[in-house]
Amino acid sequence: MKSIGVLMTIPMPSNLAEKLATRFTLFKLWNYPSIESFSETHADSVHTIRAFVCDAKSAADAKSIDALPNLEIVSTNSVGFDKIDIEKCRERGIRVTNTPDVLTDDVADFAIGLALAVFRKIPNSDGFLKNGLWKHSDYPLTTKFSGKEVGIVGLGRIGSAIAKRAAAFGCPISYHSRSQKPEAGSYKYYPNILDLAANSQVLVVACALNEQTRHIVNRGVIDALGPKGVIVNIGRGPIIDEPELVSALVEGRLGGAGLDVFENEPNVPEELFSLENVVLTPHVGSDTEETCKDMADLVIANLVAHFSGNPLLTPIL
Ligand SMILES: O=CC(=O)O
Repeated sequence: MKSIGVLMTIPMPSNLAEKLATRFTLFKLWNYPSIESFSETHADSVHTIRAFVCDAKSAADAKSIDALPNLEIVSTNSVGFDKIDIEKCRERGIRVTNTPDVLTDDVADFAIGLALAVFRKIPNSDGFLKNGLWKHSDYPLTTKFSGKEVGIVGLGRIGSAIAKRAAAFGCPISYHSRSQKPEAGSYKYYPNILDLAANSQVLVVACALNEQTRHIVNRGVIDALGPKGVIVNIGRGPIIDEPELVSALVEGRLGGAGLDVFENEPNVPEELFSLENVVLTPHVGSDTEETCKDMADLVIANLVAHFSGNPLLTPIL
């Protein structure tokens, strides 16, 4: 398959670039300031590029897709595909794949970890000990997580895995999604996210980002959750109206937050840095050695399937 060109946006974990380069002719977009300058430099070979590999942090936008006249497949090294111009791919008959399932456990584990970290103030008490403060006083009491009412926004693969874990902590589970899920058993369905928030003590954002979910967690939802409520976001930053989230946390209208994703990554509102009821992580929900290897293998398996004329393993389009 060495005659097939693959353009990759940025370096990715588990040596994905090196692995791709053993099978395909790899082009590295990160060595160029823009897709235009890449196309200019590779005017002679751009027509050989038939696959594009992006991820949760780098886009397959209309400009990049249009720069590649013989593009056949976009494969994202992520489960979310909000950075891919799906309409453009549909118009051009370009296939699209992502990496579902292999990361579900890690992201669900991480959501519970963030909830525990916020309620039990684990990072803050770690800092307390390491800064020598234990010698002078005991750490203040924190808040119990087990048994809290957990509301999940988006009961897909990851949302369901979070629900299963939270249920094991004795948490009653409710959810909001586009439609009620017959497989959700005893979980309570709220067709309206405001009602979900008003009846939850922890709101976990686990849905995909799209035009329907952008800023679905707005001021009304945050206020319905209230000063004792906690938001955990392992989905995408723009699902929450971030300035509203920040002011609610700063003003004490929201009890706390565990956030792995942000509206304008890697920029994070600095007002949050000094709040001990807020735990911030740099979009690492699926970043374990094991899962990143499985994701990289799935990206390659989809490309190999496509170029061998076999069915895609995890197609979106
Ligand atoms: O954010 C990570 C992913 O979409 O896989």
